[in-house]
Amino acid sequence: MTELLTAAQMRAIEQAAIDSGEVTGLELMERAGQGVVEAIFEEWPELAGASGRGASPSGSPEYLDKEEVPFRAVVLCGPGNNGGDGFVVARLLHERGWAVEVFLYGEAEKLPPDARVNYERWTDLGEVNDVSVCAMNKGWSCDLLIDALFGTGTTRALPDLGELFWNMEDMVDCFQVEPLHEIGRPAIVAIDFPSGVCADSGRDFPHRDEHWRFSASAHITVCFHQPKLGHFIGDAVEKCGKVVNKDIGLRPSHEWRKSNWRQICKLLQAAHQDWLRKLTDQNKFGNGHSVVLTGERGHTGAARLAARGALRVGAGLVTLCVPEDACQEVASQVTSIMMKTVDDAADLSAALEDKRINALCIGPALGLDRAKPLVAAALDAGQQARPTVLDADALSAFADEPNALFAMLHEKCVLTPHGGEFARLFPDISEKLNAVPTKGPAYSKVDATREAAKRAGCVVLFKGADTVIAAPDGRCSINSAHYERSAPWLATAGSGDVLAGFITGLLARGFDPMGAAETAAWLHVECALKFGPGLIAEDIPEQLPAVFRDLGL
Ligand SMILES: NC(=O)C1=CN([C@@H]2O[C@H](COP(=O)(O)OP(=O)(O)OC[C@H]3O[C@@H](n4cnc5c(N)ncnc54)[C@H](O)[C@@H]3O)[C@@H](O)[C@H]2O)[C@@H](O)CC1
Ligand SMILES: Nc1ncnc2c1ncn2[C@@H]1O[C@H](COP(=O)(O)OP(=O)(O)O)[C@@H](O)[C@H]1O
Ligand SMILES: [K+]
Repeated sequence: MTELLTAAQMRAIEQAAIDSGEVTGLELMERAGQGVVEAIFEEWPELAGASGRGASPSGSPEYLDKEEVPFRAVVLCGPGNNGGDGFVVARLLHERGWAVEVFLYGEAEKLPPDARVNYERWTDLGEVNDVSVCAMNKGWSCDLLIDALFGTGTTRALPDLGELFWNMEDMVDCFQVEPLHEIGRPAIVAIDFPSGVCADSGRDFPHRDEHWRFSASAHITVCFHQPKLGHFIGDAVEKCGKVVNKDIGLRPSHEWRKSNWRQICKLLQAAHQDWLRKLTDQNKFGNGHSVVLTGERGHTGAARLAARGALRVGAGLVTLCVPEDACQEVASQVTSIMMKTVDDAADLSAALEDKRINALCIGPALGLDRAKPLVAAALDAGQQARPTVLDADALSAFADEPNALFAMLHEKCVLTPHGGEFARLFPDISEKLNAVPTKGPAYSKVDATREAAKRAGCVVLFKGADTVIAAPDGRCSINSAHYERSAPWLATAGSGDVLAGFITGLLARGFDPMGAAETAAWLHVECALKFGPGLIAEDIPEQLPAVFRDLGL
């Protein structure tokens, strides 16, 4: 797992390193610039030579009469340290024989000290013009365009750069042809963030000139030390292209981490494999007994998907609790999954007398009318606090009185809302999240999920391509289905039901609520990646054996 930092945490780490005398700000800036240049040549090895089109890469005779044409870069520098990184990149490319043009947004006299030093170093080598004289065409006909305008310091809208951002987006969208520079369009590289994006929320700051874009776009975004939250949530994921992290020699301070651990958000990059390995070899009950409630006749598919997910993820037994009138429908569809007739809350309470049932899933296509009493029975304080996943109708049924639901929830519950369900249960939080941000740090999906978990008193998994999972104590993870884990085909009917089933099955196996939600969300995307486009919900659980095999389980 990688820790995702906020801008303030990054600044604190940097400041701690500088204060300890380990490193100077200027050294960090130099390493950042070197990291960017390294990342560029790793991404486009064809740019690594000193010369560009018409050049002789190997000095071979057929090229000897051709004129050497240096590669051309345009570097756009901003008024802060992000601009400072840009001046370093300009100098390093110049040293490699590149023709480099530098444009500044802001005034040189106001640059912060380290950026100012690198500005001066650059002016020994070349000119700096105002960004307003950077004619758009000039920018677009070079080999490389460096966006060093704004990084983690973006706190408000950048209206006068809207046209530039518009063109950058066009350039990124319009061509993905390799090698980029041969078709007279630049490769676009953002330093730390595409300019205009809030590092903490991944959101940009819309301006009233709505026809302009609000932030830059890039083919690759090079960040430093550790990625930031904004690289994985919000609008930024569309803008970053690909995120490359470069080490700049900062060590995470142990003390700093200890005092801030609740505020650190993690990027899920693997399942909790040690726990997944712990299938007991005793008997099926050793791996837990999950129960999933179905809806009425004609509405049982969602629960069957969840049950299949729970079984495949390793619960020893899975029982579907089915209303009498739907028994035939369900019986004709399931084999290894068991059935029990449960018509109402009293039946459910009786069924739950069986203490071997150690995880429950309630909500998928349950029916809004039936949901409230059944949820109350499932969460009945007279029962043992049983790990329970509440999804879909179990959440929506409480739209008119979310507090009544929160009063019944306990710490072994997991709520799995999508955006609509989240808004029904947490309307004020959703409103904050959907409000147009005007200043940074903007309220983020991480803030919203943490606040919701605290209010609900249990784990909340807020679905989406950027699924955020938070516990009431502030622990938080992001399961990103972006960049190399992009799986848009996972947005298919019933896929959320399978996820609820995965969580339930893992809870039955003894995972704690946070671990179950994290592992299930990660496996869910892995299954989708394994299957690829064309996936339907039924396919998801069937990919688990292959995913487990790949994990060496
Ligand atoms: N923190 C660190 O550890 C390191 C930071 N580095 C670089 O420094 C960057 C952060 O530098 P800064 O904190 O100076 O921030 P930025 O360079 O991102 O920009 C901040 C400046 O822009 C101004 N600003 C913000 N929004 C504006 C707007 N809408 N219109 C006009 N001006 C606006 C701010 O007032 C401030 O002067 C990072 O993104 C990274 O590129 C690197 O040099 C390496 C180390
Ligand atoms: N663009 C996307 N990329 C990857 N996963 C996605 C994307 N959009 C939605 N998902 C995932 O698909 C699932 C959809 O769940 P949900 O909205 O509850 O649908 P349903 O009720 O049909 O099951 C969630 O796990 C969500 O995280
Ligand atoms: K930038």
